[in-house]
Amino acid sequence: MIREKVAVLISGSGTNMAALLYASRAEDCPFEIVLVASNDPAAKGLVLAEAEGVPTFALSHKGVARAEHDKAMDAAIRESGAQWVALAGYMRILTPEFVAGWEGRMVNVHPSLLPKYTGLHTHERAIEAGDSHGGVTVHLVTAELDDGPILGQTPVAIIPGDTPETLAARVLIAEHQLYSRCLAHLVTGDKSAQ
Ligand SMILES: Nc1nc2c(c(=O)[nH]1)N[C@@H](CN(C=O)c1ccc(C(=O)N[C@@H](CCC(=O)O)C(=O)O)cc1)CN2
Ligand SMILES: NCC(=O)N[C@@H]1O[C@H](COP(=O)([O-])[O-])[C@@H](O)[C@H]1O
Repeated sequence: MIREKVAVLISGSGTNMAALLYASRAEDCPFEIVLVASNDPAAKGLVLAEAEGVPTFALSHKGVARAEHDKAMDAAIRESGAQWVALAGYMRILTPEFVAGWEGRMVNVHPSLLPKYTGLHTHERAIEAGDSHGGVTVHLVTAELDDGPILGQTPVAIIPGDTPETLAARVLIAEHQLYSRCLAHLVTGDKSAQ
């Protein structure tokens, strides 16, 4: 099987990256991870990627203009041969120019049921609002933050006594399951249900 090449962008622990990587090890998986890149050279996910034999790239965004940092990240991604980009806890808002170069080929996993709670601190806001559920959304990335076409969602019940941390831990389980399914459907052009 010819597999689609995916670059995964992270900023931290990279558990979503790990979930995509291990999903890609299945023989029927239509994608492979060809690069793990980060805006934080200290991101723990880079250590795992290297241990798993996946090429990595890291460039701190600190003291670098956003557009220049994006250009460097884009160059590394294209150098890797990646055909798709998966943001996996990548904590930088991308410039319109970067996004335009990957229109329809870049996805993100967001820890809320979009369009509710774009941006950060999603679990905190869902709990404070008294919502019955939080959840996860996988969507195409557009210039507008967390606003792209939705590829899949999983609701996660909020239980009495939940803190942002306890809810985040359950949502992360749903993220790990949903992301690889949505990415596989995307790269194969499969429009069926998630
Ligand atoms: N142009 C786009 N860029 C990004 C998108 C997107 O949809 N369009 N998704 C985000 C992912 N994300 C939420 O899912 C997100 C990441 C980061 C931020 C943010 O406010 N970042 C700040 C820095 C915050 C920090 O360092 O803690 C910033 O970039 O200045 C909001 C939402 C990825 N990019
Ligand atoms: N707005 C982006 C955002 O908040 N992303 C969230 O960061 C976490 C990264 O975890 P990971 O590094 O273990 O995959 C995940 O929960 C992901 O949804």
